[in-house]
Formats: sequence, structure tokens, C-alpha cells
Amino acid sequence: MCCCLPHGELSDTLCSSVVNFSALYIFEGNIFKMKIKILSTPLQGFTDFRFRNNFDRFFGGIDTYYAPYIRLQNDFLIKSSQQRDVLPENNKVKELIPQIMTNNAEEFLFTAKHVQQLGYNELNWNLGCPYPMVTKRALGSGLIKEKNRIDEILKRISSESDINISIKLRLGYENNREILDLLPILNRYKLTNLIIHPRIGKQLYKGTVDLDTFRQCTEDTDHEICYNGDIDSTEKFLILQEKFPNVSQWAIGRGLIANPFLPAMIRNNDFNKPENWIETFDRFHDALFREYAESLSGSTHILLKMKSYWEYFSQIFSNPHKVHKGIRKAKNVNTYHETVKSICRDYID
Ligand SMILES: Cc1cc2nc3c(=O)[nH]c(=O)nc-3n(C[C@H](O)[C@H](O)[C@H](O)COP(=O)(O)O)c2cc1C
Repeated sequence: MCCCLPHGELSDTLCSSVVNFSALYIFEGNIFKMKIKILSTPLQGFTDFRFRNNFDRFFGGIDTYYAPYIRLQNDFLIKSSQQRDVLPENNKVKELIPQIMTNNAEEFLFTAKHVQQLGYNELNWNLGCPYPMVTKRALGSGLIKEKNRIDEILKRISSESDINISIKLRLGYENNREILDLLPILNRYKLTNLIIHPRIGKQLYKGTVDLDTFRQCTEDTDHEICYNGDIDSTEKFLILQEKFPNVSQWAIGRGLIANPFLPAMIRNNDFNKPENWIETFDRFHDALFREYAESLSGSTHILLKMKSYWEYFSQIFSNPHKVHKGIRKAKNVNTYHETVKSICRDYID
């Protein structure tokens, strides 16, 4: 039984002994085995080095982590928090790739040099950010339609730097033709991969992912393609893997914070969290809290930071809405800890 069965036979696939560190596919009558990679896409404000290190320590299952984007300030300054985030001494994960958001070759080259001095050999280019503050400045997904500008930037950075370049992008900002017009240009350059989130910027996170256009992208590109979007369960992953048996890289963003066990579950073909999940989650949460408490000044900042995670953490519990509401109401660190304790006792079915 293999993963390239016609649609509808997914249940057979689920029951088969295929483990999902490998995908099977057929090419010219032969069955091939493909090793999959699971990547962690960045969430600015969430997946900083403290989160990544603790995630890796308690849950694992991720091959490569992407750091949230660096955006240069005036005079080519990198914010100290963004510098700290990629410092090798702060990062314990096996592979980390820094990211930049820019529409300027000079900025790219400057940042490439900076990260190369830190020991990195790849810089990921963010052409995916959907927020109007960004896109109206022709950044993130707002740049995708400017294919000649992207061409010029790639021409310069490819000739003036030896850093490996990868791109994370949406299908466009206004419409899904934008990426299809861009792909022939991208085919002219050496790129490590294209991580594609198949929505347009204007959608933000609404509506559904456009799998038809994603399929078209896999046909039109010469590059390795990584799928990214809405993977929040093993079932969802298997459905996508069945649709795209040639895709070997799978990136997860929000789903990792909402269910940190997900990459390991996908790898083991598990549909349920491990039995002792709440203990592991509790230890992870404590470690994360401790690190923020040591680094942030004042309980207001610590509370704000920890509460923000619960937009996602709440989803692993049995009544996410009530759990999130309870956390939002916590007025100080003590009541926060008490609320977390009662959540970990009462909402784990
Ligand atoms: C709050 C937030 C912050 C994000 N920050 C970044 C970022 O810094 N760089 C980036 O490439 N993508 C960023 N993303 C996009 C995610 O990495 C990911 O591509 C997107 O959420 C779709 O994948 P998912 O459905 O698995 O979450 C962000 C998304 C959210 C919700």
C-alpha cells in the first residue's frame, strides 16, 4: 500500500504500515521511498530562540527551524533582539536558518554577510508576510507581483554573495497568478528551496488554501518545493501527502504551537498525543516561563509574553475558548500559575 493511491483510499493508507518519515511514490512503474523533512516556519513574537530550544528539547521532530525575519532599521542596523535571536551561543537546535524581509539588494547582502560571520550558510527571503503595513511598502507578499524587481535583486545577490538563498512565499498579494508569473524568473537562479503557503496575502489567514495553484507551482518550478499551510493534525498531513507524493518538505507554523507533539506524531503515524502529554507540556511551559522570567523585566512583560502563547496553547485542551478566557483574566504571576495548574488538571480529556 502506498501514499500515491487515488483519492478516497486514504483510510487504507492510514491503516498501512507506512511510517511517515518516508513517503512512497511511483515513477515509471517503480516504487520509490522518499524521506520527508519537517520544518518549523517562524512566527514573529513566538518562535524566538527560547521557544525553539525548549521545543526541541521537549518535543523534537523538527529537522530545520527558520528564525523570524530580520528587518533592517535605518543605517543598516539590526535590532538587538533580532541579533540575539540568531546568535549561535543562544541556539541549541541542530539547524537554524535566519530570515530577512527586504526589497533591497544592499540590505540582503549586508544581512547575508552578518549571518555568514555568525556561521550560517543560508538566508531565507520572506516574500510571504500578508500584513498591509508591510505589503503596501512592497515587502513580503506585496513584492511578489514585482517580478522584475525580484529578478534584479536575485541577480545582484547571487553574483555578489556565496550565501545559499531560499524563499518563503505566498501565491501573490492580489491574486494567485502572481506566483505563476514569478516562477520562470526564479527558475533562473540557484535556490535551496521555495516554501509556499498557498494563500494570497489579501486573504491573511482566512478562507482555504489553494491546492490547485500549489499543484501548478510544483509543475512549473525547477526548485525543491516545501508545502506550508494549515497542517494541524496527522490526518491533515496524510491527506496532503497523498495529494502531493513528490513533495518531501513540509513546514508547520501555528500548528506547532497549538500542538507541539505534532511533528513526532506525524513521524510515527500517530493520531493521538502521547499518554503522558500533559506532564511533558507542563515541563515545557515551566521551562519557557523560567527563561522569560529571567530575561524580561517586570511581571507585566512576563505575563504579556506568556499569555500571548495561550492563543495557541489553549487549542490542545478540551475547551480552548474557556481555557484562553481563563488565562486572559489572570491578573498577576500567581493567579497565572494557578490558572495554568487548574487547566492542566481540568481540561485534558
Ligand atoms: C503571528 C504570526 C507571525 C508570523 N511571522 C512570520 C515570520 O516572521 N516569517 C515568516 O516567514 N512567516 C511568518 N508567519 C507565517 C508562518 O510562518 C506560516 O507561514 C503561516 O502561519 C502558515 O503556516 P501554518 O498554517 O502552518 O501556520 C507568521 C504567522 C503568524 C500567524
